[in-house]
Amino acid sequence: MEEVEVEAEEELKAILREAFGDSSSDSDGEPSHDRPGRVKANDSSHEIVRPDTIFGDSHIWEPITEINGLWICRDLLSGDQQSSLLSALEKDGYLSEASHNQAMRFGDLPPWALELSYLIRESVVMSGYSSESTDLINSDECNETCLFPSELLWREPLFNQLIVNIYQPGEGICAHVDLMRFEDGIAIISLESSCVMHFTSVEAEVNHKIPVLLTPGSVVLMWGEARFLWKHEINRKPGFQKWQGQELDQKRRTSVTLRRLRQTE
Ligand SMILES: O=C(O)CCC(=O)C(=O)O
Ligand SMILES: [Fe+2]
Repeated sequence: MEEVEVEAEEELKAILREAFGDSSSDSDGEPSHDRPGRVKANDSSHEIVRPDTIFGDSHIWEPITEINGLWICRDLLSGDQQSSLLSALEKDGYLSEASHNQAMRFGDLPPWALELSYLIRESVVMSGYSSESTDLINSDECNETCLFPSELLWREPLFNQLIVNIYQPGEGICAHVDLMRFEDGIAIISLESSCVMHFTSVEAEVNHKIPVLLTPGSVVLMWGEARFLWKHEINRKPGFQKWQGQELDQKRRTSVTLRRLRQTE
């Protein structure tokens, strides 16, 4: 990692430690090897381990183990934060009847989108899963340990394009890989109705789909293989939105996708 990036990361960690408490040590002051927000297995049950923070807002990040570079945090936004985000979208006209069901914005992001970007960066840093080595992006083994490579996490701006998609019940999005005009490292924030997003390898001969449940308030991070070598789709036609054998109840779903446009030479 570049020296400036290390400094920026250390500075952000120090600020967060001051505000939220030290998440890397337990009550007797000994360093703990448990990362904040991870699910810890003990003899009898699974226990959610969260750091002792005054606001209690560290998040649980899970790798989708079948797909390198695909992670989800299902508790990024609280109920109140989801409502505030929807109000901001409403205020900016994204949700109005007259507007199309997809709206894009390039360049300077509105304040709420900047806040979302900072929240994602902060959450990745606090997860303890951020990579400290630029080599990891090329490594086969990095998905288990690397939530988002530091060269993506610390680029400025983290994102400079947003798209808001509004899906009525039954509506979805066809299988696709995001356009190459966008750089690596994409975030998708889900609001309102839950849905199942399916991932299919672009290389596989058999059409094996990996389902991922996107709940309201969740964020998905896609980078590397997940971004370039897997297609993602949401099929909300009857019969396709099954999770654990149950068809999901569909309401309107809104998503915010944050990406970074490649620079043209
Ligand atoms: O709505 C979503 O969750 C996904 C949107 C998406 O894949 C896209 O806009 O490229
Ligand atoms: Fe996409």
